[in-house]
Amino acid sequence: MKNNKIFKTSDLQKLDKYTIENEPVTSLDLMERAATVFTEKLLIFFPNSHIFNILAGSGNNGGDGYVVARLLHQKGLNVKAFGLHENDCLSPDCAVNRKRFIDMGGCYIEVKNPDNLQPDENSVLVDAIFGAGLNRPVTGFLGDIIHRINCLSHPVVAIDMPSGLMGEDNGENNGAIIKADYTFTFQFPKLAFMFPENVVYVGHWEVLDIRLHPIILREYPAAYYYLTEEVVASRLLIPGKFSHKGTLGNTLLIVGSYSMMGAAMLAAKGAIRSGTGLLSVHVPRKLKEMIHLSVPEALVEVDRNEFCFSGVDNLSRIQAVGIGSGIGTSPVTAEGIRQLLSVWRGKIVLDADALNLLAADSGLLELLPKGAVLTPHPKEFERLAGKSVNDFDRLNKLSTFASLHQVYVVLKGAHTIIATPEGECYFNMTGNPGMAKGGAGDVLTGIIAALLASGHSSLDAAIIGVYAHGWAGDLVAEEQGMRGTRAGDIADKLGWVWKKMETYNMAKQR
Ligand SMILES: NC(=O)C1=CN([C@@H]2O[C@H](COP(=O)(O)OP(=O)(O)OC[C@H]3O[C@@H](n4cnc5c(N)ncnc54)[C@H](OP(=O)(O)O)[C@@H]3O)[C@@H](O)[C@H]2O)[C@@H](O)CC1
Ligand SMILES: [K+]
Repeated sequence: MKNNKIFKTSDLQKLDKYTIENEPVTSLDLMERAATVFTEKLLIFFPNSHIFNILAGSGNNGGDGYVVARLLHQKGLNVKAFGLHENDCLSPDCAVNRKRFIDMGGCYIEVKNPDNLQPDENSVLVDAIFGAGLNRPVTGFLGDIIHRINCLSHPVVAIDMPSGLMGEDNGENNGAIIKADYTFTFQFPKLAFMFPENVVYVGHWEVLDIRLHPIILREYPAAYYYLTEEVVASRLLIPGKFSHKGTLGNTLLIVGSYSMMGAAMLAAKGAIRSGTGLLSVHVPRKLKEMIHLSVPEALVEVDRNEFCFSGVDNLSRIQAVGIGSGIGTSPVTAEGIRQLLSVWRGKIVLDADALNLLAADSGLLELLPKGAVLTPHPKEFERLAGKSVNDFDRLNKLSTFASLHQVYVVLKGAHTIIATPEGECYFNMTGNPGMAKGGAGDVLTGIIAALLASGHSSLDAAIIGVYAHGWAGDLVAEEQGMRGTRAGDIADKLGWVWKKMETYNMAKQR
């Protein structure tokens, strides 16, 4: 299976060393390999007609920069390398590659004063000042250089990382950071790329496979993962030939209240498209007809209360519960949740108002069954776990919360995060801003509930559900644009996503 770990940048040296010793390969050849895949990618984004200016630092990131300069020069392109060296203390591989570039007649300009950095007009700037070796904020001469680059209107492409950005925690990073338009990063995305506050530095990013040794990639531990189709699809259970509606699970959705019936319908639509054998939708009495009409495949179960959820009587044939979309936060509903959580020890996903009720009464939190799935957006998570000072802090809070309460927390966002009770975090890679609209989260709740009911573990249901939901949203945006994307369209596109995953899985099994 393709490796999908997000290692720490400080782990890189060990991965590097193992590869060098066991492939074996020299560090110079590994640098050549990395810079070659970078150059290929660069030329896809900026084909031959461009002028390239390379901004090279003194470490191995700078070394990569000199190799890129040489490769571009060998292709006959217009390239210039700016040496940004405070002293002449270069890493050995950087020094070798600077010499190789100069010896082959490459245009090299040593910059000792930030004002002397004059990139060519219309050039693409390649940022090779710092990469994974950054260990403190960038100030002084190189800080001034970075500020200067950020004021230019040239496109900037970063090698491995935008210079100045720490791989993980930037909470105390008050130094200068390159604002790249593109970052092509080696082997795995860096944790910092996942945080909204860093998008201004990272720009559009892609991972380049530089073939670090597969054994070390497999065996070296990581707490963070990113989701790829391969990893997600292989977790999806495929119904067997003799499956029937009794074996594919009965999902109970407890959703909607008098003023929020749309949420109930959207959750039901998400569930009915996600493989549950049976779907029961529990709604206030007044709203029965709406579900019958909008999701005719669902069984409708009515609450004693006409307007909101007040409790359930019979859970005997249910495999998973989804609760929260549009239920409101009235005291009657809070009591209904208390009653539910007092008796239900099975699979459950809680969203929206169910989370707000948990946040308002920590006693309810204690009643959660082990392995429950919670799907807050950042504001709901803040109500549950308190304010965070930055994205990295929020990630730590998320992990702590999941471990403390032994639950899976799906923190919704551009890279939705799934935190496990064991301290692992999975970052989603699908989805787009067009999905940031009311109702999209309700569809997700329905999907996860249906996956739970049809036999998936909490982790698999959360991972598959989040990925599929984002993928469906991407398909809608492709057809109708982000602006035109509606939550209901996401549910409608799910069938296509499941088909893709099923086909992938069946091909693997052959
Ligand atoms: N590993 C791999 O698989 C491969 C990695 N490759 C490439 O290597 C890159 C990592 O290279 P790297 O380790 O030499 O570090 P890099 O980022 O160039 O920094 C250089 C030095 O700067 C220093 N320094 C730190 N912060 C500073 C600051 N604020 N202001 C001033 N100085 C500061 C610090 O040294 P110090 O001063 O602490 O002694 C640090 O060592 C990686 O991103 C990728 O591009 C590929 O070539 C091949 C495969
Ligand atoms: K860089």
